[in-house]
Amino acid sequence: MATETTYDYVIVGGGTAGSVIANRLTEDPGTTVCLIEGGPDDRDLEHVLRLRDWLSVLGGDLDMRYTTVEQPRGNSDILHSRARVLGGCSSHNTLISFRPFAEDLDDWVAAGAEGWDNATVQSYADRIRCNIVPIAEKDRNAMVRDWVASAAEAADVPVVEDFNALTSHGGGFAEGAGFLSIAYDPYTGHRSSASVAYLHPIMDVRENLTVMLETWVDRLLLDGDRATGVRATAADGTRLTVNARREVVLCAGAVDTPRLLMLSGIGNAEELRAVGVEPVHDLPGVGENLLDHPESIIMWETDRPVPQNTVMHSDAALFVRRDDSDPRPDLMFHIYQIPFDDNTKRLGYESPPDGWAVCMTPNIPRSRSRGKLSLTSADPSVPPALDFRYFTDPEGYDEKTVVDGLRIAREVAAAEPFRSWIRREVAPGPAVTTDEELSEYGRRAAHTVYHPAGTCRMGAASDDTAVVDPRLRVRGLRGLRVADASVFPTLPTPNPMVMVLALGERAADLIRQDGRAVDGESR
Ligand SMILES: Cc1cc2nc3c(=O)[nH]c(=O)nc-3n(C[C@H](O)[C@H](O)[C@H](O)COP(=O)(O)OP(=O)(O)OC[C@H]3O[C@@H](n4cnc5c(N)ncnc54)[C@H](O)[C@@H]3O)c2cc1C
Repeated sequence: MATETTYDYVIVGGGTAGSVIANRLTEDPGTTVCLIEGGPDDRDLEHVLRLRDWLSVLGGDLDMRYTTVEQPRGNSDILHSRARVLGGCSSHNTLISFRPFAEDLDDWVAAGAEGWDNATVQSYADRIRCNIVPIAEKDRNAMVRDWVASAAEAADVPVVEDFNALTSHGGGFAEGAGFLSIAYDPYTGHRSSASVAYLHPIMDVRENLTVMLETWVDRLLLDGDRATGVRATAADGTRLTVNARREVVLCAGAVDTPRLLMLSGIGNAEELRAVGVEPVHDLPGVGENLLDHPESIIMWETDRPVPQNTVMHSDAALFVRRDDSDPRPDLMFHIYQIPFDDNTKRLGYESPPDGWAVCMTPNIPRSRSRGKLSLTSADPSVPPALDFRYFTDPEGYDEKTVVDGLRIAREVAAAEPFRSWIRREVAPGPAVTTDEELSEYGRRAAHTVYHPAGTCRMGAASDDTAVVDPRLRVRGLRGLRVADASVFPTLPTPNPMVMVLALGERAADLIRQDGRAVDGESR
């Protein structure tokens, strides 16, 4: 059975950015939108809505569970979780919410993303509907309070009460330790994900919004250089054609958006032909510039039980700046109040029992290694190949950052009052001390902060290596836009979700403006 329907806009992916755009476009009752999401509704999935349970969603049936190709200088066994559920990754992530730094946006403008300057983007971040608040007092446990004090003392940085207050309109911060701001409801512990904030209030209310759930898009439809709709498969196997009168907006995320473009013949023509896809539009940038925030881990066994009041087991962060010539931090650490041990276990390290472990995960805010995503088959069910090329930057900057991070983490653990919580270092263990040893361990135990981005890079309209122009339109085609983390030219220094939400807010405005311009012309 096949069915065909038509809407003004078709949005592929009801994730973080897609939820925002679907809400904003349907504010106009005269505009019809079809939001197509590969995963199920999140409204009655308590384990999804309860932020504290986030780890139970990873690796399960709501996770795309992407893997990587072999990483000769890193860890080849990282599981790259990507959610397949309404709200996308904002429905299984930790909802840590940082506004981007002014200099991160300066970098975007310098890369050709005209109009994505700090003042503009912060004004869109002001519109975000998710309930972003500093972690509530009741959720701040005694061990993490002590960790914040020791981190500030050992790294010689200030204790910060509200990181976002420092970045909201410029200024930013170079260093600091403190509890995080989270998009959640402190009274219920529930997520304030993109779907909770943007879709739940309007689903079944706005008649101009159609949400197709458990429906997977595997091809874009093109008529010459114009995108006219998509082909999809519903949960019961029905083949669907969904037409767009105005635009198709791709919000399938940094892995699935370039995958869908390439399966539809949009990408590097030579590489597409080599895997049996007939190219329709040569766009060599698709899948290039695969970015991430890599991290490593150090783990301790505690001397007393870890207090169990928490938002999501990783409630605070430390930012350090080693290079004074840049106003931004260049090393970030999350604390984990659980044995975050997937990668250490694989290397043979024992894990303390739950409730008796604490970890620090130093990450690289502006990693210099660049990867690539590509197809290995024309079959849409075959996952793409992800090659992050971790720790391959020629200067060795990424490797050095991890080594510095492991050393600083040990200094934090040696400073009171946190020190009195620790019985012993479990991984890598006190015998691992030289730069070479720390680098070898740090890279083999490396993980992702789960921030892949950049695979449909935004750049100037004249930049042949860019995939979208600064209005997020796919270069050389009409009626097709990308609005998700794949358009990032570079990763923001801290966790990127707020940037994705702000991008969704601005994308909706760009789509509306361009729609009005077309209406004006045809009048
Ligand atoms: C475990 C984890 C923890 C994280 N923690 C944080 C954090 O604390 N703070 C932070 O700032 N960032 C965090 N991130 C990163 C952040 O969540 C992502 O960068 C952001 O949510 C990406 O948004 P997006 O709109 O690009 O894609 P997504 O939110 O992934 O949305 C893509 C959506 O498209 C759907 N889709 C994909 N392909 C198709 C298709 N072909 N047909 C139909 N539907 C499709 C998917 O099911 C998904 O719902 C985390 C990520 C993960 C995975």
